[in-house]
Amino acid sequence: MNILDTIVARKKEEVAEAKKLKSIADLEQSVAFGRQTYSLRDFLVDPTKTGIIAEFKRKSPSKGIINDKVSVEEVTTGYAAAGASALSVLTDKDFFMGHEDDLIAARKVNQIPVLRKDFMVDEYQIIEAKSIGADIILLIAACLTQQEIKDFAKLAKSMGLSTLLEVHGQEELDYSINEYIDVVGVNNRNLKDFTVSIDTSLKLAETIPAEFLKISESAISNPETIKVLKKAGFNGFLIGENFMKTENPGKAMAEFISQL
Ligand SMILES: O=P(O)(O)OC[C@@H](O)[C@@H](O)c1c[nH]c2ccccc12
Repeated sequence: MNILDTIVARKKEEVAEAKKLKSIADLEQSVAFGRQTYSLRDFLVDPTKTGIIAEFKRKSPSKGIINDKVSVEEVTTGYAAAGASALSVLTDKDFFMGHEDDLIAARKVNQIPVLRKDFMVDEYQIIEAKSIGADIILLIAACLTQQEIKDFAKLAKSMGLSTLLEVHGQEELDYSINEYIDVVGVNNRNLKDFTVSIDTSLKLAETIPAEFLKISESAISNPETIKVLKKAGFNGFLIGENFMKTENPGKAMAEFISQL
C-alpha cells in the first residue's frame, strides 16, 4: 500500500468516528446559519495580491516535523500581511499534525479565503469544512472517482465554497475536470512516492482548459520558479514548507515576495 492509500483508509475511519459524535443533520444546522464566503478566484486575480496560497503545515509524511513551535494566528496573519491571496490550513491530525481548531483559529483573524487542506473522501467533510469557516475545499483526483469529484464539487458549490481540483498528470486531469471546479492545481509532488518536479506543472499548463484558473503546488522554494510558472500561465502558487521551516514564516514570505 502506498502512503496515499494508507492516509485515505485512515481518513475513512476518522469520518465514521466523527459522524457518531456529530450527525450530518447537526452539522447542516450550523451551516444553515453560515456566513458569506470569500471566492478563491476573486482573490487569485486581485492585482493587489501575490497569487500565493500560503500554507500552515507543522508536519508532513515526506518531511517529518517541519515546525511545531509557531502559532497558527501569528503565521497566518503574517502571510496575509505579506500579500497572500489565500491561506491553506492542514486539518489532518495523524499525518500532518493539523486540527480543525487550527482552521477555526485562522478564520477568526483573517479576511482572505481559507482552504481546508485535507483528504476529502466523504460529503460529511465538505459540510464540516463550511461549518468550521473554510472557503475552499481540495479535491485530490488521485483518491477519488470521477463521480465522487463531481458530486463533492457540486455540493461544495451549493454551499458557496470554492473548489480546488488537484491533479498530478494528464490522465487525472482528463477524467476529473467538470463544471463545478473553480481552480485546477497541479501538484509537483507525487503523493504516492513523494518525488517532486516543477516540470509536472509546466507540462500540464497548456492542456488545462482556459476557463479554469490554474495554480502550481508544492516544492516551490525560489522566486525564480514563480517567474517561470507565471510565464507558463499559472495564476497561483501553493507554498508551505519553504516558509514553515523558518522561525517566522510570515517574514520569510515577505522576503520571498520582495524578490519577485
Ligand atoms: O510544502 P510544500 O512543498 O510547499 O507544498 C505545499 C502543498 O502543496 C502540499 O502541502 C500539498 C499539496 N497537496 C497536498 C495534499 C494533501 C496534503 C498536502 C498537500
